[in-house]
Amino acid sequence: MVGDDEGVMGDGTVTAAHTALLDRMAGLRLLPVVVLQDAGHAVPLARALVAGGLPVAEVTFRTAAAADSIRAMTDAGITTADGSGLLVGAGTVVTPEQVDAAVAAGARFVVSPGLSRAVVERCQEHGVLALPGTVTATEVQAALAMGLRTVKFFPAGVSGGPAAIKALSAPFPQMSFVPTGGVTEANLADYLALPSVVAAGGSWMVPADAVAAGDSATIESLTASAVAAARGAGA
Ligand SMILES: O=C(O)C(=O)C[C@H](O)[C@H](O)COP(=O)(O)O
Repeated sequence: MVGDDEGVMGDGTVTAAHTALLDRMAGLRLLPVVVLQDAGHAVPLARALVAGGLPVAEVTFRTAAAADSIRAMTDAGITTADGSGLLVGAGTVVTPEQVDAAVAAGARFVVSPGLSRAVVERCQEHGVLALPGTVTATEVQAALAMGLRTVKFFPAGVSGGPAAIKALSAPFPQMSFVPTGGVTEANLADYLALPSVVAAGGSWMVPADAVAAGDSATIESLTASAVAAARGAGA
């Protein structure tokens, strides 16, 4: 679970909505990073994730289809066994204008590869959760100063992996991390074992060829396997 001070805004306001959202991410343990070339694939993909036991998606703004894909997923009214619905966010958000587009499309959180004050401030203006990428102590410290208490750790694998997160957690015990980039089913447990890790992000359960082919069976199967691995990793 995340700490009581999650969701602290730049002005010090705690948002209950962000706390609840981060708690949900912490419960799911995994954040699938999706690249959609065609918004027509968005809803079948979301249904495959849900069927595999993972009702969450980070739709990356690497493609022009991102906003339409987020809107399609949000509007589809996809239900989950526990009634909590599908959690849809935006990824690869690098400009304030993309924040606007993501929020307008219904994104509930905004992930960036790096730390940009302009992006974080636009997220805070919208009241949407920002998860910017950080990898150094300087970047983590800057994120703290922006009022953030959870960041992405990207690119995790080539930036020291779990050992680096553990080292950063010593001086920054108030910060939580979502490691992404190079996470696989084989190393997932090493990340999830760290108390400062909320969830691990990755694309391995949503391979581009399966998404492009509309191969929902493969996505559902890879997702179910990832969920089982995350469950086996414990808290
Ligand atoms: O561009 C962004 O903002 C991203 O979100 C980057 C992705 O998180 C990673 O590229 C996923 O890494 P893999 O799981 O190794 O494929």
